[in-house]
This record gives sequence, C-alpha cells and structure tokens, in this order.
Amino acid sequence: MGFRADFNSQYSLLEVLGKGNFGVVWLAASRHDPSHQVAVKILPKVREDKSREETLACIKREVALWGSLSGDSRYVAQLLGLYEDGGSVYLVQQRCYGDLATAMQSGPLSEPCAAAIMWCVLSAIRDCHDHHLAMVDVKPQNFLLTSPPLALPAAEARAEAAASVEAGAPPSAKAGAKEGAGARREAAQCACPVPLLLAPEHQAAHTAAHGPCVVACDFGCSLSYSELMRGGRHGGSPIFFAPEQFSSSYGLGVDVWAAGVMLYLLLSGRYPFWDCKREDIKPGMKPYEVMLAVCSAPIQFLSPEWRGVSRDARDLVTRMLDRNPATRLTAEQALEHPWFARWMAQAAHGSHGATHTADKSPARQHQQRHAGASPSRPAASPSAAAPAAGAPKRCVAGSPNAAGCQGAGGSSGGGGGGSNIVPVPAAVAVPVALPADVLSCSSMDGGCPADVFHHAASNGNDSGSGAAPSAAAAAGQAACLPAARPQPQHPQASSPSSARQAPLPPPSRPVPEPHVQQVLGQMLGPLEAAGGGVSSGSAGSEDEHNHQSAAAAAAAAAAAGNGANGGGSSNAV
Ligand SMILES: Nc1ncnc2c1ncn2[C@@H]1O[C@H](COP(=O)(O)OP(=O)(O)OP(=O)(O)O)[C@@H](O)[C@H]1O
Repeated sequence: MGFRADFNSQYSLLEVLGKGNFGVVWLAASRHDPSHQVAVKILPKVREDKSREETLACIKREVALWGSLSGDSRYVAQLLGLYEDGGSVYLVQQRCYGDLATAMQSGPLSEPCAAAIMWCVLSAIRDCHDHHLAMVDVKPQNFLLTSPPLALPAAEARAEAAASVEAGAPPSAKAGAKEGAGARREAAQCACPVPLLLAPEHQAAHTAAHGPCVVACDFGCSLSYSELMRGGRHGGSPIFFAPEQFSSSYGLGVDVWAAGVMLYLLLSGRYPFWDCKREDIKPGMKPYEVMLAVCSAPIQFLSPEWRGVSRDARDLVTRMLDRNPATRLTAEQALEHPWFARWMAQAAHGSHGATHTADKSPARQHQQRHAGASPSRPAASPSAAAPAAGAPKRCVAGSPNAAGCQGAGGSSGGGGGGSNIVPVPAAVAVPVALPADVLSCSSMDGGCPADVFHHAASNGNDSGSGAAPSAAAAAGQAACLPAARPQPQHPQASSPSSARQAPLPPPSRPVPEPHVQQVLGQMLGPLEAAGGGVSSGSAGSEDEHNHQSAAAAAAAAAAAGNGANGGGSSNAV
C-alpha cells in the first residue's frame, strides 16, 4: 500500500485500548522517545467476508478520507503514521481516552458541558463539510476524548446531593422555580465527565494550548460529495439517521441531524423519538420501526431530565432535528446559535480562542466576537434531583401522524409542511433485525460490511407503497427493555472531590510523521481523479448542504453521461 514497513522499530505496543469491528487499537510508545505515546489501530489485511483486495480498498478509502481531514481540522483525531507488514496495516493516531458514549454513561450532562462537546462535534462536521465530506456516522461512539475522563459521583450520590439541595435550598435554587429546577439539574443530575468547562480551577488551566475536548474518529462510513451525488450509500447507525437517510439520496445535512440526536442525548440521556433512556432502547428494533419514529414522532422535551434546560438549548435541538433538510441548520449555522454564545464564552476565551487564528470561518469569527462575554449562568456544581432510577418503562415512539414525512407513512404521512423526502422503497419495510443495539455503523457496500437497508433493498422491490399501515402500527411498539438496568458506573467513579483531582489534558496537538502527507497525496490522487470530490480547501455552499441539490446534480451528471449511477456503490478507490 506504500506505507512504511518499519513499525516495530519505531513503536512498542503497550496495552490494548479498545477493539473495533475489524481491528484492535493499542496504546504504543515511540522507541525513540517513550514519553511520546500514540494509539495504533492494527487492521488485518484480510477480513473474513472479503478478499484481500477488497479489504485493502476499504482501508485505503477510509485512510484517504480521514487523512484529507486530519491535519486540517483539529476536531478530527490526528492521523500520525501509516505502516504495514505482510498481514496488517498500522494506523498511528493521536492517543485519546475512550469514546464519548462511554463517558456519558452516567447520565445527562450540564449545559456548559454539552455545549463544549457539541461545539467540537459541530466543528468537526463543519470541517468535514468544508472538505466536501459527509461524516455519515455521527454518534457518541465516534468522538473520542482528548484527555482522561473525569470521575463522576455515582448516580446514588448525585441523588443524595439532589435531596440535600432540595432540603437545604442554596440561594441559586431559591431564585425562582425555574432557576431552581435548573440549579438542581446542574447540581446533581448533570455533571461533566469531559474535562472542560468544569470548576473554576479547571477552567483556569484550560489555556489556549489545550485543544478540543473531543475529536471525531472513524470515517469508514463517510462519503465524498460526489458519492453523495451518486446517491450515497446506506451506511451509518439507523437510530441517528435523518429522515432523508431512509430514502435513496441525501446530503451533508444528515450529519447535523445526527448531531441533533447527540445533543438531545447529551442533555437528557434519552433518544429524541423514544421515551426511554439510552440504555433502555430495545435491541433488534426493526428498520421500519426506527424509520417511522424518526420520520414522524414528535420531538418533545417532556422527560424530567429536560426540566431546567434552557429554551435556547431546546431551540437548537429542534432546529438541528428539522425534518426538512433544506431548512435544517448547517453545521456552521448551528455553531452560530445563541446557545453557544451563552455557554462557550469561557471556552472560546480559553481553549478555543488564541490557537485558532487561521480559522476564518463565520463560525470562528462569531466565536471570536463572543470571546469576552460572560455566561449568564454558572457552570455546573456538584449536587440535585437525579431522575428516579430505572423504573420499568414502556418506550413508545410518538404518533406517526404528528409530523409529516412523505413516503414513510403512506397516506398517513406527508402532511408535514414542506418535507421533501423521497418515498421509501417498500423493501425497507422487510423486517430485517438491526444490529444488536441499532447504534453501530451498519453498512458499507463497495466491499465494506453489508447494510440492513442495502440488504432489504437488494430484493429489487423499489415501489414506494406498502410499508405504511403495518409499519405505522409497529412504530408504536418500539419499546424499551422491559426493566431498566442499573446505571453503568465509570470505573473511576467515586466522589466529586476525586473528580476535581483528575489529571489535566495533554497540552499539545500531535504532529504527523513526514511520510504521511506523501502517502496520502498518492492516495488522494486516485480519489479525486475518480470524482471523489475530496478537497483540502474550504467550500461547502448552501447548495451542497441540500440533498435535493445533490439529487439534482446527480441527475444532471447522469444526463451528461458522466457515470453517476445513483445505485449507491462506491468506486472511490
Ligand atoms: N485514538 C484512540 N485513542 C484511544 N482509544 C482509541 C482510539 N481510537 C479508538 N480507540 C478505542 O478503541 C475502540 C475501537 O476503536 P475502533 O475505531 O477500531 O472501533 P470502531 O469504532 O468499532 O471502528 P470500526 O467500526 O471501524 O471497527 C474505540 O471504542 C475506542 O475506545
């Protein structure tokens, strides 16, 4: 593949950090400077379900897409070295500290914490879009912490603290019913496992040298713009799918939708269309159950976790979860939402400010404009009302008729004011079980893993009818697990005071080895030549954000006979 062949003389493997579907991620140290630690993803050159050539094509494609961003975006895990031997590929990358999904297991986060995280998520998405890439698989599992997670008090401790706040009623909690609810929420129920915007002593330490709190990883499902124009491929994690993702073509807006689902999760610990906690989502939900809920269940903020959450936060969630991709916020617009101005002021002044002078995007300028402002509410402090732990709960998606989504509900859908969703093929209604948790990247064609929808659609039935009645009934059956499980605890969880003693993040941004650019240059060449549309510069017009535009462009390209096929197969490598 043209990668370096001397991995073993450069690095020594220390311990396993995690396992993915295809490889193992190791912590490794440089042999020249053992204090220089990196993460190394070791991928076998042959996978069970495909040939060596197909496997290598998959790896090359992901590396090329990732590499086109890494280096240009500080919100993406940095790709530092590329090695191979006879049996494996070694992707040397920035050492991170677990994924966001794990870090947020202890429940909803405070608003400043969620804002700091979402700022990084949207910035990563914006940078992807500037490079003509759709991330496609935006979800907490694909954002890694850049510094060790902080220990949070156990759920019980937070509930206790909540009770004591109720009893003792500190001044902030007495300020008014509304403010009191917010204070209790922030104090006890919501903490911040990510070292940013925490106690003042932490904030002071988060100087400009410290980078984003989370970075994006895993570009295996990502699509270049021309792939989107050709109809994309059905990759990603269905529960994070935008409505248009259940149809044949979509655009960059799917990433903002998925980030909206993430924001809802960060603030409430729940998925937006199911009234149950994240860990209680029923495994094995059918694709059409997911689809009907995503396309038609109302977005509500009724669960107790939303009490005390600001109107701005809800407004941003609602605008990111706009079912019409043409009016949905772009990543850049989302970054300009007042909610960020409110909570990110300190972060902008500290960890995001001084090091971003080269970033001239409007979002960046907006961020700089607000760098001196003070947040109107204090950052989270330890204590108040944890949600009642785990009462058995039925999880029901909202009414399929509550909001329109053409194609999803047959005669019952389509009333939703401007939805331009392409009718969903009936084949999608074939009850194919989703992967265990409907959270995993479920697909790639073109040599990558098979997709539930691809699988369903491959029976050739492309008619837009037939899914609705039974599917609509089934949507109401999307259920939580029958009984809630205990809240998972972070292994280090102990007490608020131990949280305050957690180590600070590493200060500097890792620098790629010199060979990386050269190898990537060789890999990006074919991608671009194939019309991959991967760019190292910024562009990203409004049109590109609109899947209608993508479809129109694909149609025009097809008319011009340039090979757009609309069939969703990748030929990028
Ligand atoms: N740079 C990193 N630093 C620290 N830990 C990492 C890093 N990259 C990945 N990990 C850990 O390793 C685990 C597996 O990562 P990997 O990217 O292989 O899994 P995955 O998301 O399932 O990807 P894929 O579906 O492509 O196999 C992650 O869950 C994460 O905890």
